[in-house]
Amino acid sequence: MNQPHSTTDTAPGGVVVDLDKARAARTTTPDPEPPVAASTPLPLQGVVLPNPRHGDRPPVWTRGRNAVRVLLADERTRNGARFAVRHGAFVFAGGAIAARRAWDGRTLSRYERMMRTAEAQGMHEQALEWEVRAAAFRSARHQRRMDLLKAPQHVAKGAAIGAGTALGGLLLLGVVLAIAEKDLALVVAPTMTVIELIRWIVVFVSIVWGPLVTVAPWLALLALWSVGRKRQAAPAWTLPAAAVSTVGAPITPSIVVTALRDLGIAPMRAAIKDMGDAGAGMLGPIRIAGCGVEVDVTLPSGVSTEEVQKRRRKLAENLSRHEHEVFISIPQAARTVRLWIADSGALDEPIGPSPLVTDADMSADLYTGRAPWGQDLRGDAALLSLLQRHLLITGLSNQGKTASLRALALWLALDTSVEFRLADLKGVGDWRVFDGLATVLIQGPTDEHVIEATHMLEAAVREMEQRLVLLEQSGATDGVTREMARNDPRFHPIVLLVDEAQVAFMCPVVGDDKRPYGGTKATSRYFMAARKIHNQGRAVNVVLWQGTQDPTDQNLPKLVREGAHIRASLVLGSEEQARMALGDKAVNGGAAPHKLRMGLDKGTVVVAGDGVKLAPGQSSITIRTHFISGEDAIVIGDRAKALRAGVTTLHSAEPVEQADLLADVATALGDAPRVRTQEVLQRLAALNPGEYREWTFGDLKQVLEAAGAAPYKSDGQMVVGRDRVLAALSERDQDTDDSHEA
Ligand SMILES: Nc1ncnc2c1ncn2[C@@H]1O[C@H](COP(=O)(O)OP(=O)(O)OP(=O)(O)O)[C@@H](O)[C@H]1O
Repeated sequence: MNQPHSTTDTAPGGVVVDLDKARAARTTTPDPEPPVAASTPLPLQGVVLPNPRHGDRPPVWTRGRNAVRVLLADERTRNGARFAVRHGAFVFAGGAIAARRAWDGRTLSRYERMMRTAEAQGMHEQALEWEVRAAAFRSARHQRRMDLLKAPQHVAKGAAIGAGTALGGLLLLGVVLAIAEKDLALVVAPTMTVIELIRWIVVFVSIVWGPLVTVAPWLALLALWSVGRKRQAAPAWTLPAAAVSTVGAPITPSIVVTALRDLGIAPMRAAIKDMGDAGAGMLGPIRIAGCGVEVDVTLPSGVSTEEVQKRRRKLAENLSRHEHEVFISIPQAARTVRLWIADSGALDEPIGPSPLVTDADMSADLYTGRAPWGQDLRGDAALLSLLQRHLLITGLSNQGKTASLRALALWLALDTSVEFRLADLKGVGDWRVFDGLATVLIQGPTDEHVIEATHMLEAAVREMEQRLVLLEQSGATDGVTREMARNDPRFHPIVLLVDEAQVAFMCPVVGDDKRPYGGTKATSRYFMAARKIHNQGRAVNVVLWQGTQDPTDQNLPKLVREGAHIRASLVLGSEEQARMALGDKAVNGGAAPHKLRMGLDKGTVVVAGDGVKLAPGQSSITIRTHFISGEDAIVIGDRAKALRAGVTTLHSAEPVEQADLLADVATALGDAPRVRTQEVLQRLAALNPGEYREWTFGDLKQVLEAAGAAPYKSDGQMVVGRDRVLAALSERDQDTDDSHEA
């Protein structure tokens, strides 16, 4: 025992301190040590404290309450409680499931459920089918019940006949044995053997029966527990975190149906509730598709595909995915949405390098080949056919527009029959690799560069027009064939490529002929050249590829964006922009570049239109493009240069002679002193349809005003005065002469 009053004694737990002495000292002399902070732990080890006096202790109920509180707060207690409730719930829920299955098996409830499901989905034929099956089940059950009424008689009769036959058989066997062995006693031997066997069975059962009766209920409970556990049928708070979390969980029909039910679409919720377990009937098979799965969902009647599309984020969250990991498209079947659900995080894994980088022997053929651009979401190679297709790629800044456009151009550069004429209106060297590959390479962001780019396009328009005449004269019946493209230099493929084309559309410069280079009017030079190539270039192997940033109506006019056969978009800021980039049809069909993630989905393009293989009914495809770095681009570019015999690259484009607007107006006026503006427009269009067909009153007014021959009102109608136009023409000629003399 410890001696509490001794200062020197050593207790088994440590040194014993005489606290009475210490207390006495404290009452007489003040403590020289600074007071110990309340939070500072006291050095209690080795100190045996006397029990506080009874009066200082909190009452027993407070101590009890505190103890219970501590106990309840303890994680071990909670885990224990959760464990107990969870496994208890498994048994109960297992019982409910087993009962339900038994009930389903014996009653019409399954048929009724299926009928409700089919009805809720608006599939009336299926509902009728289930009704017929239910009727068949009902009559078969009735028959079974009728049979059951007669069963005791049948059983008794059967037992009597069976016993008599068996006994007869045994006796006959005994007689045969007795005759064979000449021993009369053997007549009953088989019968006695069977009786003995029965006796042993009874003995065995009587031994086993006791433990069996004891164990059976436990076995039954175990079976129910196992059924419940398999379904994890317990309150969520009792389940371990791993079982509750569905993050990264494989997509099962039940997860999809629950996600759809909880989308917040009332008719969908009601229909799925009605269907119960049979809600999975809405789903087609869940197929593995690349780094995710794909499933078609036939929506219940009253739910539109658009409603589901609009709730993409919620659907993704319900599926424990990020928004960008779920794609909703509209397949051909009516009232159906196709969900593609990525494996968690799979889209963040980089895709492999481009075959252009890995395969040093890769060749290209514009007519028969397809550019290896990347992978679709299913993980299949995404190949783009570029033959005679205008192309437009848009996206926010720094998301991979130039890199993806350049990847296509690099592949095509391996086809030596293709000529590139290129204007990079940013000019930071992204396209430098085409120096020595392209015949024209304009690089820079200034107005001068836009003017050069416009000249480049206008020269191509002139060439295109000549080719159209030549093609007509050649009598070719199938356009420009591969043979012609390769052997006839007048028809070789020309790719006009303008990167950062928005710079051209926004250029404020107006030329000497009073026509603006930028803008979107019928007099705007870049716009009109692009339009002309869009309208007629394809047929004669002259195509325009444009890359533009952050599209608006001003920097990417409607007519230009709709003139492209292949429309691709990287991440964009809004659905409105997505509609501009890809068109309403593609966006209505599920194309959603605005849902891509800025910065994280660099190089991922949504492609609509021609050139890519789309499943029937699909209006767009999402492609993760291979990234070809600047360094790799140079290697590929060098390979392409080696295939070509020294291309000379010009860094500017000569202007081609443009239509003389003022002179053409004078011609249109003829001898009449004044002509209505409407009439002038018609005459101009007849004179030079390519140039003037799309002119409006505004265009005419702008040009004439700038020349000092503005239309005016005469007899209440706007007219163009011949005198004014001729005066403007002679003034212009005068100015030109002066400038030549100077
Ligand atoms: N396919 C891709 N995969 C991964 N990263 C890419 C891919 N393409 C581009 N990037 C990254 O994005 C960066 C920007 O690419 P790029 O210059 O092509 O963008 P951009 O959209 O043309 O930009 P801007 O419009 O500002 O000129 C690249 O330097 C590269 O790091």
